[in-house]
Amino acid sequence: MTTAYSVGARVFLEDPEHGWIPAEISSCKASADGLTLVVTNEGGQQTTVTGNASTLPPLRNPPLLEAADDLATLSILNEPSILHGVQSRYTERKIYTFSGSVLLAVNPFEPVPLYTPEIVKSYIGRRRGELEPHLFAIAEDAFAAMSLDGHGQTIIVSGESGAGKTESAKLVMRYIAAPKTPTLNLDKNSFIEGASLVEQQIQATNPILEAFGNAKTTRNDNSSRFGKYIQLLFDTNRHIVGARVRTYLLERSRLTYQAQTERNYHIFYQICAGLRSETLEELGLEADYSKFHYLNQGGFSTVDESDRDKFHAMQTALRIIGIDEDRQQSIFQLLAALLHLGDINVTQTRSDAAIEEDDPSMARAMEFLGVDPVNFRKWTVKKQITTRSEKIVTNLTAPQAVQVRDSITRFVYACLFEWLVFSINESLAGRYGDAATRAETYIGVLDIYGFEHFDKNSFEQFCINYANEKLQHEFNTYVFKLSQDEYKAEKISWTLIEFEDNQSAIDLMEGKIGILSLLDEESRLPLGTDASFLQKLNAQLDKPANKAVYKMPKFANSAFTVAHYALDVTYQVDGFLEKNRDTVPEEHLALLTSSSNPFLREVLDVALQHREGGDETHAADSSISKIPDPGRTSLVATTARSTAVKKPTLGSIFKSSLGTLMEMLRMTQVHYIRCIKPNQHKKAWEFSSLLVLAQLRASGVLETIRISTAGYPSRWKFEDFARRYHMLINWREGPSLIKREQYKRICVLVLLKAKVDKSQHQFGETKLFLRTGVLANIETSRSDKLNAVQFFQTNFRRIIVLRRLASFRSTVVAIQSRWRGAVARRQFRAVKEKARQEAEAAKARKAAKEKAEREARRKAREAGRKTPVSNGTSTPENGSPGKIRRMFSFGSKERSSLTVPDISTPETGAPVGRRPSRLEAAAKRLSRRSWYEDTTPAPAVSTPSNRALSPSPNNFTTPIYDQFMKKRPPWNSSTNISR
Ligand SMILES: Nc1ncnc2c1ncn2[C@@H]1O[C@H](COP(=O)(O)OP(=O)(O)OP(=O)(O)O)[C@@H](O)[C@H]1O
Repeated sequence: MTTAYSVGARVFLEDPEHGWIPAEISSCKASADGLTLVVTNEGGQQTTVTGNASTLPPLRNPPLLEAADDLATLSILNEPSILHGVQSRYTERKIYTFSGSVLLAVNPFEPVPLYTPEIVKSYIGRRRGELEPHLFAIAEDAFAAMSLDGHGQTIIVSGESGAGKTESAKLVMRYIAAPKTPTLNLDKNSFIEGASLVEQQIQATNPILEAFGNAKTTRNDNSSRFGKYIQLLFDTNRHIVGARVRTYLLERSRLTYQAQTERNYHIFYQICAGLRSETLEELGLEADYSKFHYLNQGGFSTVDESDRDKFHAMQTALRIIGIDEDRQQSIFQLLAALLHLGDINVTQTRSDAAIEEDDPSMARAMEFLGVDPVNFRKWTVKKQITTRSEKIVTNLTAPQAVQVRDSITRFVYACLFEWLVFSINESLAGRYGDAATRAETYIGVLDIYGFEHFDKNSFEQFCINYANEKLQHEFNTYVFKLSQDEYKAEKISWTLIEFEDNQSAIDLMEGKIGILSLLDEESRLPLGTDASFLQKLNAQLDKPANKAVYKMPKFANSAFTVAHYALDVTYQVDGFLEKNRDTVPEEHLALLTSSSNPFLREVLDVALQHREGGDETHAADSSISKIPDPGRTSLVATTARSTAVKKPTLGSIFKSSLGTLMEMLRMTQVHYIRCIKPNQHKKAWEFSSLLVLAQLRASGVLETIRISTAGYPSRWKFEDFARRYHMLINWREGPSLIKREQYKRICVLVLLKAKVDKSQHQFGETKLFLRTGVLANIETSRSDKLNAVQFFQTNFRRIIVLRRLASFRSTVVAIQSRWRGAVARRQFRAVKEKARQEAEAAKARKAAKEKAEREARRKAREAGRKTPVSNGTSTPENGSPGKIRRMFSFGSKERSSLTVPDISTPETGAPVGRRPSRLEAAAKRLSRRSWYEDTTPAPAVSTPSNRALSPSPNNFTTPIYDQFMKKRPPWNSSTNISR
């Protein structure tokens, strides 16, 4: 690949602030160490680098390919190219990009007009690649694949918190569940108009699960604190018959503790904002929730108006799934009880914890929970240890008593959440999941938390990252398999591509002697502590075999590090054991399960039944259902039903539900949506390269590229390749081969012309496979040729146009001069004719006068010579015939001094009521006329009254001819035309 490094080649330089910045090679010299390049970045800064293909700056794709809507079509597949491709598209407001089979979705952080009914319709029945990358394209793909052979489909939506998973998952579900009718309404908070009850119920799950399972965090104002898999069930006609929801690992610590600027679950704030004041009073609540310890730790005190609206939307959703007003009231009562629990005042008396007998919060909480306050108080400040021979009761310290109090809150809420999910499922799929027995096939949407890495990482992060390791493993296998399957189908010879998978990290976490099993072991020991757990980890796992994945941090003695596929994460062990046990003391559990509140009993019953495999009681149903269940295990870890059986811990429950999920994923065809958060400030259209790069790494997108580049990343259908690159071969041969559809022949000729080595390509049955970088060279040749052709075409066209212009201009000039000549001649003829007529008239008048004189003389003679005889010469006023002759004689020097006779009255100079002469009319016409290039207003019309035609000897030329000369175009000039 070093050959690709030449002057003018585009590369990327690593940059601490932006990740990668574009640059160009300005000089390139071969040296003993490889190549020495001088690289100039866009700011004009120069850097010198020496090395070989693996150490030189990564190459950049030709401009044409850079913002490709499928990154897999990039010829040069490297980290900066992928990043640059995503960034270029995002800058153009294109938030979706394909990366092979995966859709990358970059969060716009503001509403975008991409989900209108028209756009929904445009994706229906269309294959991927026909339209712009979109969530709907993935949803349509899944629907089409399911419709084709009934195979189950799963769409996995992943990404870090705030990347847009939940929004994307909702849109995908709306697309799949939406009736494909013109009345479709995808408005964010409304249910689909014209949708069936099942479809409405599916949509109703969102506000409920969001209220109970989402919270405001620093990273996202509406962060889902659990994973969920929603399975849409279809009958043979591909109509939705029901759905079911499975949830994973609800974050419980949030119920009793929130970090600064974070909140508890939305539902608590919603009830304070939305319940009527009488109900609030009944429940001992207030709209100002800041007095509750469980709600005020994040520093929020003002009521968020949107909570009220969301509360009403959530109530409507509860009604849609069949939870009536009474039930709702019971739910709110339970929630109020939990808030009061948090306000129970636990004090310290020397070394023991104490609670006042008449603590008002305890009284309220116990009233709503239906639990005896005396026993509750006793078992909150005391602990009972059962040995083989006796039961020992000891006092707890205040912090320990607070722990007990908080564990009850977490436990009851987790059970309530479980009960809600159960109720949703009953509504979506029937009493015992009947819909699953009627369904033929399904599409599942998995909205699961992305990889997490904070300054302080705890048990929750460990579980989340464990889930991501498992999903990444599936993803690698999927991408790898996809590549290999294509090679097989195309019958090309290939060697197994080696790639390092993350199995060793998974083994470290879930293996027999892995972190989770060691944690369980320690959690079950009555005297087990976080410190002893860490000791065990180090003793068992800090071995050469685990060197690559397990590390003991140098400067922390209460932490361990796991090298995840995305990056190394250090976990603080504090609280691991307690969170994993997630227990309530058995005495408390007994109190709760024997509560006088029937609703609480029902909630616990449902949650604990699930934990014990309650669903399996409907084994008959599951055996006749064709639909695999993505997870049946409860979220709730604690039970008092059987102390003989090992208590399941949260870690073990999570591990088993993930196992079920993975099994199900392997049975389905998967589709991936990777959501990307472009910046930390939730700002619209801001792109932080380093943040995105980290996510591309963590989501495995870059890893898939590594797998792809190990083989033949560019795959082109013969026809597509031939049509694009035939211009590189002989200009006559190319089009004729295209006409004869000899596409493969063109591919061969193009590769020969581009001197592509045999090891760099392979011909499959229908596709041409190219190794990384080959296509970039071919594409560069294509754009060079296109540039040359364009240069030639531009100049050739210019010459043709200039020639046409010259010929057009001379034609116009000729026409103009002829026309002007004709006009002038016509005017002159008119003037000449007029002068002749005037002369003749004068002659006639003179003759008549002479005749009259002669007659007079004759009469005088006859009358005896009474009248004096004339001398026979004419007066100067009358004008002699000689002068008239001279005036009209055009050969003489007075040729142009033709006088137009004065036709005005002698006194006023005004015309005597007569029609204007032809000469005047011609002058008038002339003066009105404007030549095509003359835009000045026409001069005032010359009339006898203003004496435009003055009686001067030269007035034939003065008014008319001057006007004419002024108005004529510059005959020899071509300024107008050449413009
Ligand atoms: N397609 C989109 N159009 C407009 N805004 C969006 C879109 N997707 C996400 N957002 C915005 O980003 C916010 C966060 O999205 P979302 O809640 O889906 O993130 P998430 O990945 O599910 O986060 P978490 O893991 O914390 O639940 C949304 O509240 C919304 O404001």
